[in-house]
Amino acid sequence: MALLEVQDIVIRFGGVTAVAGVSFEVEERQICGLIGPNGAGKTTTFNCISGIYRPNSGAVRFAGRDITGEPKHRMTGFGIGRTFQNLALFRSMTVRENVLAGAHSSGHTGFVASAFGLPQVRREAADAAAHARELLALLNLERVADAPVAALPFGWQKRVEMARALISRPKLLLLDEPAGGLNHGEVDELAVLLGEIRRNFELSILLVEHHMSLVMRVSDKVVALDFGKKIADGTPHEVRSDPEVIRAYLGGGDEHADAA
Ligand SMILES: Nc1ncnc2c1ncn2[C@@H]1O[C@H](COP(=O)(O)OP(=O)(O)OP(=O)(O)O)[C@@H](O)[C@H]1O
Repeated sequence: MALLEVQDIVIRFGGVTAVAGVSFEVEERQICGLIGPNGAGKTTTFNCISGIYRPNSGAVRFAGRDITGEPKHRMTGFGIGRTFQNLALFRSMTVRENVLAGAHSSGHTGFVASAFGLPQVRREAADAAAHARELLALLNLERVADAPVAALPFGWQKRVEMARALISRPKLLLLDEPAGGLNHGEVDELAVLLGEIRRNFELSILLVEHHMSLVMRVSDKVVALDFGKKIADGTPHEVRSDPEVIRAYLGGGDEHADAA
């Protein structure tokens, strides 16, 4: 059984069908890239998996459980973490505080236990602090752990967001354009980092990404969309040489046509 099963989802906005019956699967410990020209339906599909949109029809199953239309605040509890294209950090808080904020949304103790500072709450806080230290080391953020996020370069802020998503120990990490706004060297570092994250945390990653060489380098499989439909699903090599994918990129005059 696949970890994530997207089954025939349809998403309409008024008269626009943004996603017109897309199905694909992500296996455990697999890195899956979701690509397609502008307007292909990638972000809409991604937002449907992460609980921002409810599909008009079709289903999303995660670890065997139907999570179709579940609200976004429940996703962390199911084991799904995500990052945002335009970052969603608390800018005046420190790096460490931002990362720990991700742990609070996954805590299992209730309001009363928290209010009275019961032992289980203290244990969870200590666990979270230790895990935060581990993540800050992995993501090379130890040196800036106590600096406010706003003071950091954009590429570093993106790593903070990744650490925040990872602290809840997700089984699936959804990354929305992780390479967006990064320079060449940072994209190279990101490729290495994604491999390390998968190895260290034994999780799956689904990434929406325009940076074609990154997708092709890190993904085990690639799903390509065009006009809301899936046009290819296979290894990076298969998808890169798929005639429909080449046509979609060249036909659309997309800036990344050369990379397809
Ligand atoms: N909230 C919305 N209301 C109306 N139409 C929308 C909305 N969101 C997306 N669309 C439309 O749905 C289609 C798919 O958009 P989507 O953003 O999912 O594509 P994308 O592949 O992520 O594109 P890009 O790479 O440019 O971000 C487009 O035609 C878009 O204009």
